[in-house]
Amino acid sequence: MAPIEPNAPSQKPAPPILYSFDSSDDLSKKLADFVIKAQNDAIERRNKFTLATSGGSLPKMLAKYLVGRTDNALRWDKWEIFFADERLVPLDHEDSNYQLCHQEFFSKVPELKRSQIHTIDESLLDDAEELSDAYEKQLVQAFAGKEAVRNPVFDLILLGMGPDGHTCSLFPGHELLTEQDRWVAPIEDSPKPPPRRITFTYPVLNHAHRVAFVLAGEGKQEMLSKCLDQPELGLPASRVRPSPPGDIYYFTDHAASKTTQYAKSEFKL
Ligand SMILES: O=C(O)[C@H](O)[C@@H](O)[C@H](O)[C@H](O)COP(=O)(O)O
Repeated sequence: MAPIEPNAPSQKPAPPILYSFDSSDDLSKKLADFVIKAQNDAIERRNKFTLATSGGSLPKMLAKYLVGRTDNALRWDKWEIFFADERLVPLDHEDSNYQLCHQEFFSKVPELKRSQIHTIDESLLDDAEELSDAYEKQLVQAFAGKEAVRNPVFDLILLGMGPDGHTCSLFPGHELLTEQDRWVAPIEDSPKPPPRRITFTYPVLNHAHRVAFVLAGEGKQEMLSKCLDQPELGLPASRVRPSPPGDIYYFTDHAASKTTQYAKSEFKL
């Protein structure tokens, strides 16, 4: 009998799980617990932890309770970090998501080696297609090795959401919303500056073990409600629905989740 593909999209995606915390500080604390649980599960399964992150307000909230811990909960040597989206600028540019993550997070973790952080190839900045393909190759190496796999299965992907409902660099109405083949794609007409970027596509987002949106503050209310209460609108963020056994989580504070009618779940690991 042919082996069952672990990420064959045969079942319906699980409904989103919404957590709401008193404050963004509390959110950061629980997010750290969640990341550590994902790390431990991943190490037990495959002896490494693959994480992808975005830019925006996320890196700061992520770092808050992960750096400077004294409980030995973090196994930094097992981490392999990717960017769910990146801007096509040099890595030391203020618009670079790598630079932001470096300032807020990586530079505070001396145990993390540079080789564990997968950045874009700066020598290819002039050619978005080539740069995107080269970044995809880094995913292929990390997830497929010598075997062919249909899709990479990240242990955890952390995402933000913009005021237009975009996530990664997947914007409303853009042709990349229907991309089915590439794992990483270039975009040169991003409505949010800077215009030239690369982004993970849905085939990557929707095959992860866990994807979590991290949303704090009143400014997220409207889009959170639209995503959870009106998925039929098809906003880019609400299209992130990992195939079983993957799960999608929304980590919010009460300010962000004030208006959604969607049922909140009790946070447990
Ligand atoms: O490269 C980007 O444009 C960001 O990664 C973007 O996708 C971000 O996650 C959202 O715009 C939310 O940003 P905030 O968290 O700052 O609101």
